[in-house]
Amino acid sequence: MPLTLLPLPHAEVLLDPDFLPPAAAGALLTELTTTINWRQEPIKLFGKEVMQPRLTAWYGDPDARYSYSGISLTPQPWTPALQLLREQVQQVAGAPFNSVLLNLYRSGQDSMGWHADDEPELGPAPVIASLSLGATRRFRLRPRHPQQLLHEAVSLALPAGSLLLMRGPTQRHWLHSIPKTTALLGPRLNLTFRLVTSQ
Ligand SMILES: O=C(O)CCC(=O)C(=O)O
Ligand SMILES: [Fe+2]
Repeated sequence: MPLTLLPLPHAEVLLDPDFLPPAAAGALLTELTTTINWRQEPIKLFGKEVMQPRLTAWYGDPDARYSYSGISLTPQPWTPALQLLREQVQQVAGAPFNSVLLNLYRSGQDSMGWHADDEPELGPAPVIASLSLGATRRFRLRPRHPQQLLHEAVSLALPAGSLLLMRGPTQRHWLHSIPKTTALLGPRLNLTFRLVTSQ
């Protein structure tokens, strides 16, 4: 299926629910779960250091350094599987990427809080391509300035093999999150391809 534009004001969010066929998505989940160098990183939350509620990894070109929630990350070199995915995703997104942030949500108890991908090194209108594998989780979006944008939070299911694109003014006007769920789910693996420019 092609990418479909979601009807959100002041945003450009597009979704292809089956970018990868199920067999390819399944094989990739196994390969990445076992070969990626996963870490659990601390983050600063209201001045306190706590562990992130998920595992992460950062891969990319050597100069694609990135600071994320108060931690500075040096990318690990592309693996062949990540390099191939980067090329496929670039074609569909029509934009270049020099790095990928991987998130492993080990169960429904792992999550990501409300945030925008608005770090200065991503520029004012970043293109972010997000590929999901494994368990389907809900991806929520809510306006950053609700008083200026009369719109409720929206929630999308991101199934295995889906590709979500966020671009244009999306990060400026919207926040996104992956909430916890009590559903007994297996792991979900998400890759967000980004273009980081040096400061
Ligand atoms: O897991 C997801 O779908 C979202 C990941 C995300 O928002 C991020 O890595 O910044
Ligand atoms: Fe994000």
